[in-house]
Amino acid sequence: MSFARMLAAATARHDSLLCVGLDPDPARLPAGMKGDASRIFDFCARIVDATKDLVCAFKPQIAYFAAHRAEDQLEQLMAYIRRNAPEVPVILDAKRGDIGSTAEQYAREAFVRYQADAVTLSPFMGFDSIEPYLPYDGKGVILLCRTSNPGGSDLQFQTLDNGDRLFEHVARLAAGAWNRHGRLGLVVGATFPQELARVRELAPTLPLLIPGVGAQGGDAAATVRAAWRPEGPIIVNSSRAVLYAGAGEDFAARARAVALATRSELAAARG
Ligand SMILES: O=c1ccn([C@@H]2O[C@H](COP(=O)(O)O)[C@@H](O)[C@H]2O)c(=O)[nH]1
Repeated sequence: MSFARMLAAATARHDSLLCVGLDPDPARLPAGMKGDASRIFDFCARIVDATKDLVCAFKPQIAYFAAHRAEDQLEQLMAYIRRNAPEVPVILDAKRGDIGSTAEQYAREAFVRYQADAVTLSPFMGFDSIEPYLPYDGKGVILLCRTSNPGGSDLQFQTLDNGDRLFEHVARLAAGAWNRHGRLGLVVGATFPQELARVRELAPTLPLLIPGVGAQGGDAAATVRAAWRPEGPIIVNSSRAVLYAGAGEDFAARARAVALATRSELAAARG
């Protein structure tokens, strides 16, 4: 099934706009696992089990695996999610961006090695750096547009000759000329609700992946009001606030409680 269909189905079935981000930092693992990078899979599998009926997507961030030589555990985790939560799409947060020949290898990494349903990319190198991902039928390709970090403004807020900010230009391209295969989405931070609303205006039907609620302080309700439309899906990510809600043996139950509360907050704002 395509990423778009999986997302719509999981959103409806779990009545959820929440994506749980899988950012396993060995130093922050709970008692009994803390500091042990060989337990990354075990930790993430417990989080998946505790939240899989509450989410519209999972989003593993590849750096947390690669930095600890744990790519094999990421492969194991992807297979685990496919087996135990087959209805939930997985977005590999990789933020890749490179010339075409290298992008071909990154695309293979995301869609063949890890079998992700969607991947995040930086659009900075232009359309030929995006193109190699598009032949993978049904896969989602989500471009950084207005990122959640303060420094995102350094470039994304620059004004172009036509009066558009750079992030607006990216949104227009993703909603138009670049979206030949109909599989593009955009990353827009919950920390910038005004820009979120602007991106939704420019890209009314594109899926928006929205990080920044939870640990980064973005307002969940304002996010939904700015970006959710019946025809415009949103995927609101929270990673650390869910993963590290508890540091003891009950960490999975605590993660579930935060995921439940966040899902409810998002649902209430959608109405
Ligand atoms: O603009 C962006 C793009 C990606 N991210 C990623 O999302 C999560 C956020 O984690 P929290 O713990 O919920 O803050 C993380 O994987 C980032 O790499 C982002 O934050 N902002």
